[in-house]
Amino acid sequence: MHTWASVDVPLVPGEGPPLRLYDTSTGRIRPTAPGREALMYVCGITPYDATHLGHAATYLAFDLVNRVWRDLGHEVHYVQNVTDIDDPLLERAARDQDDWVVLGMRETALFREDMEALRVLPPRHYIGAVEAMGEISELVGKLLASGAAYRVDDPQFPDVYFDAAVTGRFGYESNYDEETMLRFSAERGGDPDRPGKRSPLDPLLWRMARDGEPHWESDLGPGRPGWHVECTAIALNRLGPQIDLNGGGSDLIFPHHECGAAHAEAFTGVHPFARHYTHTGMIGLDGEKMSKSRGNLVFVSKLRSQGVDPNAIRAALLAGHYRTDRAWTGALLEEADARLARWREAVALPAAPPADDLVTALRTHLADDLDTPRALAAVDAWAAAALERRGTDGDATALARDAIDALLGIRL
Ligand SMILES: Nc1ncnc2c1ncn2[C@@H]1O[C@H](COS(=O)(=O)NC(=O)[C@@H](N)CS)[C@@H](O)[C@H]1O
Ligand SMILES: [Zn+2]
Repeated sequence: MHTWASVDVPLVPGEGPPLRLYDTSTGRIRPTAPGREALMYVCGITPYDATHLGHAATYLAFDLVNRVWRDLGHEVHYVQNVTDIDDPLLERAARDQDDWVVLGMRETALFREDMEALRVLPPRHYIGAVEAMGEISELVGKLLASGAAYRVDDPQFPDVYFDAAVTGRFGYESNYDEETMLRFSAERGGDPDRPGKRSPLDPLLWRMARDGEPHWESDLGPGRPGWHVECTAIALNRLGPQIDLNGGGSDLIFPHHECGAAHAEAFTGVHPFARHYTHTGMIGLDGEKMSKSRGNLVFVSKLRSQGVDPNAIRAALLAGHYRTDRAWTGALLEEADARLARWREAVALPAAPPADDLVTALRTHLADDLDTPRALAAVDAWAAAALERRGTDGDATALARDAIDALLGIRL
């Protein structure tokens, strides 16, 4: 699947401190330590109801990681999937009498457009589950052959499940207790009550074909993949057995990233699969998480069609910390518009206070677990000083503009 168009990232002189990020598995903010090439897998959308502001907030957070790593001189090998076959997509297509393939393509195209408008740097590989079907079924076959997976005792539908006990570390990524895992498994696509499984938490790897359901031929028999294994196959085959960052929203902590890590580690024997598991807080509306099931969604494309500057959407979402569950309000957008107007006025001045301290502040705050509230406040302070005509540095505005673009992705 083709990825989306990139934007140029201005080079900013100097170098900041190493990026430190919260890691769910250790519960601590720790330095990231990528090699020359940082390896990042961020889960992509299930292509319907795209792109709501919750999606946008999550992809913006990992766009900042991408930008900070580049600013530190790393290449970033960024891979993202599209879950273009899965129960929720089939259910939505059925609800709307839509063809599930057409729905997926339409929504993925809209997502790419929105990501471009928000100036999110594109993944190098943007891979749909359907186009990766061969590699997914191959991975499932190997897990089955190794004994890490098994067929459930159901003569009609001998579906393939992963044995969550095989790595001996199941739960290390989320640190959830059994009761929480069972609840989230049931709420988020799992089937803990299915009879014949070795453990209720064992996740589905391959669902044998049911009448009327799309299915693909494979050595496992006709069927389609479970949700988690698609991400494992796509990540392992492009990034290798150990990556720097596996990212997504906090609703992916369990079962999705726990199971994905277990699948990878059972297959490769390399632990941990990801050196950082990083998760974003949920964007809400009217007191509820913005979600497809609730239908309380605000769409990037709708705001764009109303003439809203995508940079203002970006600034509004970055005004809150990425790990905080927070509400979207119209006021946020108004504040962001006013903020950008001040910043634009400041960078249009013939001279301003030196921007070197601003660059240092931006790098320091972003390296501190993406502290965007402090980063944006540092720009506010520089712009305020500039607007009080307290600056005489003729190069300051260009440097400020480039740093705000390169590090925050905001174009003034
Ligand atoms: N309200 C929200 N706030 C913040 N992030 C959200 C919100 N709703 C969904 N997300 C995040 O947006 C990303 C895409 O969500 S999704 O469309 O449901 N798709 C999936 O979760 C799977 N396709 C991942 S493989 C996920 O990281 C999810 O955690
Ligand atoms: Zn995923």
